[in-house]
Amino acid sequence: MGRSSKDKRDIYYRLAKEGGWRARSAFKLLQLDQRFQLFQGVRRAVDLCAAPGSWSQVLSRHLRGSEGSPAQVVAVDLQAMAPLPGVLQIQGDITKASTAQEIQRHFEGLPADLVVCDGAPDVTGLHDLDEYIQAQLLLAALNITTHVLKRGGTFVAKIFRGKDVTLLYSQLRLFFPDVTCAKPRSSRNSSIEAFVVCRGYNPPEGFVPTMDNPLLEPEAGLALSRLSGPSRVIVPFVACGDLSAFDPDRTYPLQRSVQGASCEDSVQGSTCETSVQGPLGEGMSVQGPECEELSRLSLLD
Ligand SMILES: C[S@@+](CC[C@H](N)C(=O)[O-])C[C@H]1O[C@@H](n2cnc3c(N)ncnc32)[C@H](O)[C@@H]1O
Repeated sequence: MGRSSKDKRDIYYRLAKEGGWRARSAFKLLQLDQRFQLFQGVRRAVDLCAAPGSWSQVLSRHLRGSEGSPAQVVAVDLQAMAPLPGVLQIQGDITKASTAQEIQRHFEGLPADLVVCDGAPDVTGLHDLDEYIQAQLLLAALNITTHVLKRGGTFVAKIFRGKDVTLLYSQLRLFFPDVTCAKPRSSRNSSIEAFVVCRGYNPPEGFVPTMDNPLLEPEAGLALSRLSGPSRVIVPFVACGDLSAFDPDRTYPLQRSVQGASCEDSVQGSTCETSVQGPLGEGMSVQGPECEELSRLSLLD
């Protein structure tokens, strides 16, 4: 698809050309790193939904392994992309168990320190549908992340701040005590896109990573019966917010996170501020040099 004249006027489009970046999105990751120091101490990183590869370029240029040796970077996308030095490419689907296994093989069984995902579906222009599909892609990214990320690791993903965004925050908070939503300066104001920075990976006790999505399988009951313990509650909730398997007499972490949470979204002009009240945390909006931090959700229980 050709570039519109609007793209050509865009400063980040021009800077990307000058800097040899494959896409202007490189600046989003660079600015998120400036704000959150994402790259500190990272030796193994995964770039989900990586094509054409500007985030992988950023990772391969900026990460340093131990004693100056290059860090290991794995890039995954449905589409093939031109090779990049120091980046292993997997042409595959992030929803497939085989993709998680391939990443693990490349890291020789060691977990990643950082997983990033700039995934986006082909937008239809129907806002509700686009938001829904984007949310499903984010949850697929979270799901594969539970297979490859180390405890304490960081997950960064694109999010559309639609009307159901607070459900996504609750789903993410099951796995990360620290979830912050930020909009880098290079992300267009006219877009509802932002990024969640999720730190301190800490899955619920007893959670077993699985690629099963019982709610999307035709024989859903059968698939659900394969799961046990906390996974029987958490997987359906993460898959699509379903609480039907939720037993109010049990006290899984899910129960603590979801009950009593009251969230408000207000869209003002082209920017959105999310404020979260109640047990999930307090709303906060900070203007940083490179990133506007929209909300921070910290674990209070
Ligand atoms: C906005 S582009 C990513 C841009 C990239 N971060 C960069 O800086 O060059 C979104 C990508 O998500 C990929 N994608 C969407 N669904 C996917 C899936 N299920 N598995 C793997 N990749 C997927 C698309 O193929 C597309 O290349």
